Amino acid sequence: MTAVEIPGSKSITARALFLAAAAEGVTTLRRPLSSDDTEGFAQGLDTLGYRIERTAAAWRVEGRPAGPAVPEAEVYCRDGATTARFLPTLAAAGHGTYRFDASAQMRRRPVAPLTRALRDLGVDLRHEEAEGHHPLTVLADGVRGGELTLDAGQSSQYLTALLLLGPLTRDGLRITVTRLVSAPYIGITLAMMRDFGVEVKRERTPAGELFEVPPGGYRAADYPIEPDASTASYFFAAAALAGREVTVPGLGRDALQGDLRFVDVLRRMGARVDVGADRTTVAGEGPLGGITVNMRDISDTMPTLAAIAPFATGPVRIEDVHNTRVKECDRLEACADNLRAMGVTVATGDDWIEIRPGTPRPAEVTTHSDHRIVMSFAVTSLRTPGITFDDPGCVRKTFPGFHEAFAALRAEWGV
Ligand SMILES: O=C(O)C1=C[C@@H](OP(=O)(O)O)[C@@H](O)[C@H](O)C1
Ligand SMILES: C=C(OP(=O)(O)O)C(=O)O
Repeated sequence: MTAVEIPGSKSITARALFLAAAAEGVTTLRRPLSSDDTEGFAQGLDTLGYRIERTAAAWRVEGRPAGPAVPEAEVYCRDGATTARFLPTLAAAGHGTYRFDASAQMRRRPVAPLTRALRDLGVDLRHEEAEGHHPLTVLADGVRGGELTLDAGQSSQYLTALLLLGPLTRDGLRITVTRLVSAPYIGITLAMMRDFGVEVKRERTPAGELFEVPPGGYRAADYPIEPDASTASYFFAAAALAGREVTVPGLGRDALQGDLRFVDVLRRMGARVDVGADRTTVAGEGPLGGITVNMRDISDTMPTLAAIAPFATGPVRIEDVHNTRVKECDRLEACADNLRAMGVTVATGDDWIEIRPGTPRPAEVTTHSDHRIVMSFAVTSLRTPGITFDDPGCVRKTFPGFHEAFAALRAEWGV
């Protein structure tokens, strides 16, 4: 049995930073993720005048319920969509002029449903180049709150940003959501808001799902951060593929992250899975079977499954993952193109991919600077030695130490 220590969750660290910055009092985040995305988020808060003390074990954040401490700032959100979508929303509740820019890929990723919603709430928000994209400037003067209708069919992050904003508005928010993708991320948001003192009411209505967020602000917390379940997927997949066993401590039955459900996919394909109170174990027990699976809720793990799919005894078909086309790259095509370069037969449609059984041959993976493409095809390389990457370092987005951790696993297994 191999125990793997997985770094903290990106999604939980980003939300915790928002909540801590907005709360009354001082928050301590324990075992936060230190990576390009979360450091970019923390640095964005620094630029907005929030005080954060960082050590390896904990980040201490002084909350500012009134909003950013500086009247003007320019924030570079790097490649992180949580930073690029959550921080302008936090800034809108303050008073000042705040400009947000991001990497070339993040500039291409859409934010229109969120920025439209903020404008509907009366926020003066200006897109500098393309409408609905970064760079953008918020001329913030507080948010009164009220009623909104939101389409979160392309990204749940729009809804998370607005939910997080709700308690910072004068009257609270009533958000009716007509479509939602990546739904478990909303569960993370609501659970964490509760931990910082805010209860959101959620109910089905004929018009969609209604979220009622009360005004009144957040309370600081002492907040432990779970290991990242999406990152854990590479190690679980490795065990399933290599016929070994991996245990990840800190991710168990009460985990907040939907991506832990990736182990259910491996179980359906024939791996042995044990989700305990505070740990999860996956063991490979012979060849994996083919599967048809809807990954709408857990699409960050789509590349993980695609990368082990050729080794299954039957076709692997992944459905309802259209939003993977607007991530760090078009992940459906990136997975398909790289598998084809390895000689595997793949078909894609608007929102699906189907991979036939085959024997991948080594190739250089075109990563599109997407951390998940690298970490996924590293798993393939367990059975296909010689796979290389055009940009292996892009794992820094969520797991700077990935290659060392994966090499240690290989050394222990002798593969
Ligand atoms: O809220 C979050 O922390 C995230 C939500 C998901 O995005 P979408 O809702 O855009 O699918 C996920 O892919 C991303 O890595 C993190
Ligand atoms: C899509 C991802 O990140 P984000 O949307 O937060 O940039 C990811 O980490 O796979």
